[in-house]
Amino acid sequence: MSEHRRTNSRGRSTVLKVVILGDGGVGKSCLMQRFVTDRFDANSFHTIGVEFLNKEIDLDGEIYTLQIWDTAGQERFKSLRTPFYRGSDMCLLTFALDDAKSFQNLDAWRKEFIYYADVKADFPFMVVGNKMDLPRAVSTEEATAYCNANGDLNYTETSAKESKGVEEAFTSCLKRWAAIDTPQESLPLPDSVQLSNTGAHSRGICSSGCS
Ligand SMILES: Nc1nc2c(ncn2[C@@H]2O[C@H](COP(=O)(O)OP(=O)(O)OP(=O)(O)O)[C@@H](O)[C@H]2O)c(=O)[nH]1
Repeated sequence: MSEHRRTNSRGRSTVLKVVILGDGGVGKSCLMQRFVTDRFDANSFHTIGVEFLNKEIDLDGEIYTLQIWDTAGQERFKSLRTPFYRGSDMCLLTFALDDAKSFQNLDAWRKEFIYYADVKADFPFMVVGNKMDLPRAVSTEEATAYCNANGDLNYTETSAKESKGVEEAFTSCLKRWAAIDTPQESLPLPDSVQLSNTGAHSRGICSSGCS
């Protein structure tokens, strides 16, 4: 695909792969849809496999194409989603602010991603607490403490439903990516990855672009 050869003035790619991870039902598909199409689906179903959408974004006068990969959060789809982690430029680790379990599972998601993506030490993760429009089960302080304790991860809160903080989440992650200048050491691979089982109903297929 010729698009993948597009580079900026520093010779870095301007087509960037962004993977969204997190428990089933935390709002990954809705975040992607809100960011790309500015729509919200109150009846969004569980994703099976992966789906992606492209969105162009201007950062300091440079146009980047974010290729956003929405993954299936349910444990039973692990074998379908993990092959798509490799080659990622950024990762949104997502939980729902009204769901403490989804927050507890964040670290397993981070480890799963590191294990299958084999990313560098300074890899740009963005931790996203979604559903800020609902009553909270997780405080900003708890989430920030997790981020500080795990390599100074960026943290932000969003509501895909009310269109709050969504564009900022993606833009901040892109800024962090842009700030990384040099090749870094790979992160050590975790020994194992274990997610608690999540979610119930399902929809979807591995959609366009899943080559
Ligand atoms: N109140 C509220 N509901 C949301 C928000 N974002 C998503 N939802 C709802 O949460 C449910 C799950 O959203 P999805 O985007 O399908 O969740 P997902 O993380 O993609 O789920 P999987 O595909 O199973 O991994 C849907 O009913 C959405 O309408 C939000 O910001 N606020």
